[in-house]
Amino acid sequence: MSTATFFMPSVNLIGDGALEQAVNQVSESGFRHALIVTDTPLVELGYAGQLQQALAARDIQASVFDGVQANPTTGNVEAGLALLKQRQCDFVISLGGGSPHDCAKAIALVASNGGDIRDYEGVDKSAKAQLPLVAINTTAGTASEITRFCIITDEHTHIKMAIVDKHVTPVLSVNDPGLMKNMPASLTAATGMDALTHAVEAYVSTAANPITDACAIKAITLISQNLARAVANGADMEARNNMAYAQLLAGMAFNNASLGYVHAMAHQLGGFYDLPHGVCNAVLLPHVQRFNSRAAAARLAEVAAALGEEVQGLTEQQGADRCIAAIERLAREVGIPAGLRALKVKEEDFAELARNAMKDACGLTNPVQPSHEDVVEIFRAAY
Ligand SMILES: NC(=O)c1ccc[n+]([C@@H]2O[C@H](COP(=O)([O-])OP(=O)(O)OC[C@H]3O[C@@H](n4cnc5c(N)ncnc54)[C@H](O)[C@@H]3O)[C@@H](O)[C@H]2O)c1
Ligand SMILES: [Fe+2]
Repeated sequence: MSTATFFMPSVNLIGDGALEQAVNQVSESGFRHALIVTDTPLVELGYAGQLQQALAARDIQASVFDGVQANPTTGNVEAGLALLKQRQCDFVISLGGGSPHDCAKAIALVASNGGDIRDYEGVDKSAKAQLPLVAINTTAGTASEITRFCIITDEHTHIKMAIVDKHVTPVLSVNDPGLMKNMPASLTAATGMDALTHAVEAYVSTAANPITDACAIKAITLISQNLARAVANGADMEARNNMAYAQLLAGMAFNNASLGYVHAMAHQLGGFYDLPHGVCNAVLLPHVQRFNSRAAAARLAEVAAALGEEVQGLTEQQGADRCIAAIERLAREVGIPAGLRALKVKEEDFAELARNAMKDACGLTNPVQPSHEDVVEIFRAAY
C-alpha cells in the first residue's frame, strides 16, 4: 500500500452567497491589488465589473485582463503576465470557467517562478508557490478552481500542455450557483459531461483510493439526476446547485486519482481544432471505457449503479456495457453530437493525434495502457 496525498484548496466556498463571502475573506487577507483574469463574455455579463466594485468598496484595487480565449494559449498567458507586472498586482483572481482559471494559474506560476509556462509542462516542475490565486467559478464544470492541473495550448504547436503541479492549487475556491444560471444549454451540457468524465476516469484510475471513490460515485449520481434538468431549464436553481456540488466532487476525485485516456485524447482535439473540451470528452468517454472494460469491468458496473442502472444479477461485463449505454443515452439527451465527424475532425490526423495523446500526463493512470494502434482505433470508433 502506498501513501495517498490529498490536494485541494484550504478554503472552499460553495452555495448561494458564496461570492459575497469570498470578497469578505479577500478583504481580510491584506492583499492590495488583484489581477482579475477573465474573458469578454463574462465582462459583458457584468460579472467582472461587479467584482471590481465589490473589491473597491473594501479598498482593494483590481485590474481586469479579459484576453483569455477558450482553450487558453501561451500568448494569453504572456499578455496577462505583462499586465500583472505593469500594475504590480500582488494576487490573482480568476473569474470564469476552466479557461480563465488555467490561464490565471499559468500567470501566477510564472510570476513567482520566472521563465516561460512551457518550462512547467509535466508533473511538479516548479520550485516555488505561485502568487496567491482566488478562483471564482462560473461553469459546472472543469473544477479547475480546486485543482493542481493547468492546461495551456502552445500556440506554435497547437498541442495542449498538461501542467500538473501542486503549486497551481488556488488558495480559495468559490462556487456560487447564482453565477452559473446564465450558462446556455449547450455550455451546461458540455461542462456537465466534462464533470462526468472526471468522475468516471478517476473511478477507474489506477491511483483511485477510498476518498476519491466516494467523491466520484456521489458526483456521478448527482450528475445523472441533475444535468438534464439544468440543461432543460437553466433557471432550475436546485439542479444548478446540485451540479455545482457534483463538479466539485468530481474535481476532488480526479485532482487526487488523476484521469485517463479520455482526457489525454480530448486534449489533442481541443488543441488541434479548438473544440470545446467538454464536448470532446463526452464523445470519447463511451469509446475509451469500452476499451477499458477489459481491465475495469467491475468498476464500470459500479458506475452503472451510480448512474441509476439496475445491475443486480448481471456479469461485470454486462454491467460495464450498461454503464456505457447509460453514458451514451445521457449525452444524447443533453444534445452532445454523435461523433467526431460532426465536429469536423479529420481522419487523416488520427495517427498524429494518437502519438501526441500518448505523451499526455493524464493517460498515465488509465486502467489499460493502449498502444498507438489502440488509440487510433478508439478515435475511429468515435468517428
Ligand atoms: N485545470 C483543470 O483542472 C481542468 C479540468 C478540465 C478542463 N480544463 C480546461 O478548461 C477549459 C474549458 O473550460 P470550461 O468548459 O469551463 O469553459 P470556458 O472557460 O472555456 O468557457 C467557455 C465559454 O463559456 C462562457 N461562460 C463561462 N461561464 C459562463 C456563464 N456562467 N454564463 C455564460 N457564459 C459563460 C465563457 O465566457 C466562454 O465563452 C479547457 O481549456 C480545458 O482543457 C481544465
Ligand atoms: Fe476535463
